[in-house]
Amino acid sequence: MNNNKFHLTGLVAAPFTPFDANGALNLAMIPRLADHYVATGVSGAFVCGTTGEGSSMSNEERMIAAEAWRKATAGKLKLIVHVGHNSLVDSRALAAHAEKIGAEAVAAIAPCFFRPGSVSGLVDWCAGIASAAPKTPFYYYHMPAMTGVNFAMVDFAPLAVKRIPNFGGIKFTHENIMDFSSALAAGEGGYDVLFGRDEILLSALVMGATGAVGSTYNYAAPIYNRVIKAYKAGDMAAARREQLKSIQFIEVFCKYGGMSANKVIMKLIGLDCGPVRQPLSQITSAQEAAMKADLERIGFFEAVRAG
Ligand SMILES: CC(=O)N[C@H](C=O)[C@@H](O)[C@H](O)[C@H](O)CO
Ligand SMILES: CC(=O)C(=O)O
Repeated sequence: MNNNKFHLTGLVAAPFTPFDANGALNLAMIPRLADHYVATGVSGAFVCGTTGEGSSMSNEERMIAAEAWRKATAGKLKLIVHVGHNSLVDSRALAAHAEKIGAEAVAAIAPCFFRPGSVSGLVDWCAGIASAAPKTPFYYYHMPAMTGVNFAMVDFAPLAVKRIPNFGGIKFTHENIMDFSSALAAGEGGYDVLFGRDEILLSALVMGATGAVGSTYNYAAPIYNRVIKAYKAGDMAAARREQLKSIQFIEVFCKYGGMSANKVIMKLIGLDCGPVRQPLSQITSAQEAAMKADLERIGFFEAVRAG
């Protein structure tokens, strides 16, 4: 295990990057989002990741956004900057910048155009990024469904501990609870394995998860904090009840357009983050109205109210 003393725990939101009607960065929204996270029991922000559409932003925009997030979260929330890129040069520049602005951690997804051909090759890629921010814990963002890079994390982790002095852990966005559990157990607490499938958070809690990163923690953290509280109290019926609410509303936004619809939920709760960027497409106003009606029917807005 590495000697990493830094740990990410609780619910870390993966913010939607706010854009204005013209698709430009809307930095004024960022402090409002950060305050909402604090008010709803979120412990950190994982910025410019999948939900943050980091791959649809320029390096310059990602650095500007990261600086705005650092200003808005300092002293309140842990900041994890996603620095993944298909270019190692660009990823290293983003990692060095994240360290310069004092991010608590950096993370990077696997390159998904030219892909690493082995676990060792993936570890070497991650080591190349992590060494650009040597004082900052590095997390590998495992999301095979989007990257097509699907090595077992139980094989990746020990190699990463050996070759990456600032290895902080893995952000595990996959339904493979077996690999999640094995990687977590193998680390014996020396590194984090953060869970990334919000709709099955309870299954990960049962296997020892202590931290999670997700898009729906942007607006539904109260639901998940009730899952965690009930689980810790041994009230599995209540924990399952709350987790089923998450499954229900995720099914709703997936029906209306997946991430594009997910981003519109922020508008429905009064924190409009604007449009998605191409190649994602905006949902129609009819889809938005139908989604709102579905969410009302399942009691979503009451369930996500803080307190
Ligand atoms: C692909 C993607 O966005 N994964 C997110 C985190 O990694 C999750 O938080 C999902 O958005 C969430 O589990 C809903 O499916
Ligand atoms: C959920 C998450 O980790 C992301 O959108 O990057």
